[in-house]
Amino acid sequence: MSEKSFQDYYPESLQHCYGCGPKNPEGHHIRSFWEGEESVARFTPKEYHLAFPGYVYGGLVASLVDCHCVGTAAAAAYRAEGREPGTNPPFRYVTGSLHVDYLLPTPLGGELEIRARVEEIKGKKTIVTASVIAEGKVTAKGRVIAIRMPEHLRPDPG
Ligand SMILES: CCCCCCCC/C=C\CCCCCCCC(=O)SCCNC(=O)CCNC(=O)[C@H](O)C(C)(C)COP(=O)(O)OP(=O)(O)OC[C@H]1O[C@@H](n2cnc3c(N)ncnc32)[C@H](O)[C@@H]1OP(=O)(O)O
Repeated sequence: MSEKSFQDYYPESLQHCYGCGPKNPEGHHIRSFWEGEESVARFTPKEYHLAFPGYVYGGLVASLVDCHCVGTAAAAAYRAEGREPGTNPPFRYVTGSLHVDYLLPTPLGGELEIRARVEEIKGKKTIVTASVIAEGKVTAKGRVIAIRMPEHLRPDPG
């Protein structure tokens, strides 16, 4: 591993998410990075991640959008304050809303790219939109409303 992904900055207690936790041995290990104003994650589905022969299961596509966008919301909160991730006070987010439009069947076999953009940061809510790209085509679009994690849910109060 060279460059640190957003998820590498999550505190240990939040590194077990099935979608993006680096410490979940059964998980997808989604990793997100800034590329200018966009964030990008790349993921190659396994052959068993299929919906029907040759095409990716839509639930997996939704997971990729979800974790990538929630991670982007957290990263954007630090960026908006000009702070390094991992500095205090911490920003933690959960999914409040996840919407996915499946525009084309997503071909199975190659790498998918998930590109996201922060549309709005408003109080506790951050709206992030994403495109899922396979073989140069946008096969799905997503919109996530990420919400600041309430204190009572946070495993790492501070
Ligand atoms: C370089 C980066 C470094 C980063 C380091 C950071 C590390 C950590 C960061 C991240 C860790 C992430 C770990 C992975 C997570 C993966 C994603 C998941 O799978 S998360 C699991 C699935 N999601 C749930 O289980 C939520 C369940 N729902 C709830 O707990 C509540 O409903 C919650 C917290 C979402 C909202 O609770 P309320 O409504 O009591 O909270 P109130 O404070 O009143 O609302 C806040 C604002 O949000 C709006 N809101 C709430 N729900 C909404 C919704 N569904 N749609 C739109 N707006 C909503 C409200 O209207 C309110 O807006 P107004 O402030 O008044 O403008």
